[in-house]
Amino acid sequence: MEQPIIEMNGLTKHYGSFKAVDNLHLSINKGEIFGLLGPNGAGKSTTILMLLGLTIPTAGEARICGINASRNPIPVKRKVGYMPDNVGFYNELTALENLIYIGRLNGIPEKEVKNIAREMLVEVGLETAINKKTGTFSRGMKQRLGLADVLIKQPEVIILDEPTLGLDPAGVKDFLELIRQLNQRQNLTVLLSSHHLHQVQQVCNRVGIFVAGHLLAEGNIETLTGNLFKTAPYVVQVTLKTAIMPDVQALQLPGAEKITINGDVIEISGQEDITPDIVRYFVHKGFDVTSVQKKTYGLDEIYQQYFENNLKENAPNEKSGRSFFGRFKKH
Ligand SMILES: Nc1ncnc2c1ncn2[C@@H]1O[C@H](COP(=O)(O)OP(=O)(O)OP(=O)(O)O)[C@@H](O)[C@H]1O
Repeated sequence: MEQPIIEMNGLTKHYGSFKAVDNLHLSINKGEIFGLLGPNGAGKSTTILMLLGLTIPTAGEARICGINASRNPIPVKRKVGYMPDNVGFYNELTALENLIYIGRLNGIPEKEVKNIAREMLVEVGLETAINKKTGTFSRGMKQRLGLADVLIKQPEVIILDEPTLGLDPAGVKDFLELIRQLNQRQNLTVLLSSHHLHQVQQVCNRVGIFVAGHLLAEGNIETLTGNLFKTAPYVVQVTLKTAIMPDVQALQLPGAEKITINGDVIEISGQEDITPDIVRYFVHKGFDVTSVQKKTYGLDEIYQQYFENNLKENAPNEKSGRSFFGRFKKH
């Protein structure tokens, strides 16, 4: 049975009259990787601070492992490992020395701390850099060490704020793979905030789309697609090699709800996957089919669609919306 480990009930934070987070209801299950997705200023960090008990909600509550975060912040901090977007280390100390220091701060007994720190460094793939000074570390290595920092206290939940910021593509791939492995090996619950749609899509089981303090939607990619593109979730594009394209009105494609022609490509949408029927139909009619492609929606399209819907309904958010897509759409 699914067991919620993070619960937000009507979570709200106002700064004066400004609503940074507005009436957030969200539940994350044990073992999930959940992506909190939204543009700058959406309220992701404020939400994380409330989850950690570091800022008091104006209304509502956040619970982690059943513990109210603002009333009992210290027990919550024992359960949660938090990695901010910019992790700092003592540059003159080695990775091992840095981690031993963090281990001591977390109350790990002196006789165990060195071994545990070593184990953690191996766990995050830094075994060859154990005795290197962190001042020489690349951004990717620092992120791994940051992860070891939060894992050393054996948390049940880890919260990562923009963990891939500043990593090159190979570094992003490796880091996300590490998160996936940790999640699988330890059944660790992961909440990660990001504005990189493509990256979130690669690693998260479920995402929450967050804009201007509101959670617009949450679910896995299939659910979000289903909600958004209700009218015609299956789209097939067929390319024909022909001098004369068929007349749309005359096409009698079984199950097709919408047909559009663009150059030599015919796009057909339906409630179910009718690809074999479509191909059979064109071949039977004597056309040369040169390609058939199923269109699948990614987080990019989903986000854009939710965002555009939100802009239509809520004109004051328009400014932040445009700037987000201006910057991140192509990533
Ligand atoms: N202490 C504060 N006082 C007043 N306003 C604040 C405070 N902290 C955050 N805000 C505002 O609340 C809104 C949400 O900020 P928040 O940092 O949570 O967003 P975010 O989604 O994490 O974005 P980013 O990725 O830029 O950090 C922003 O408009 C921000 O300016």
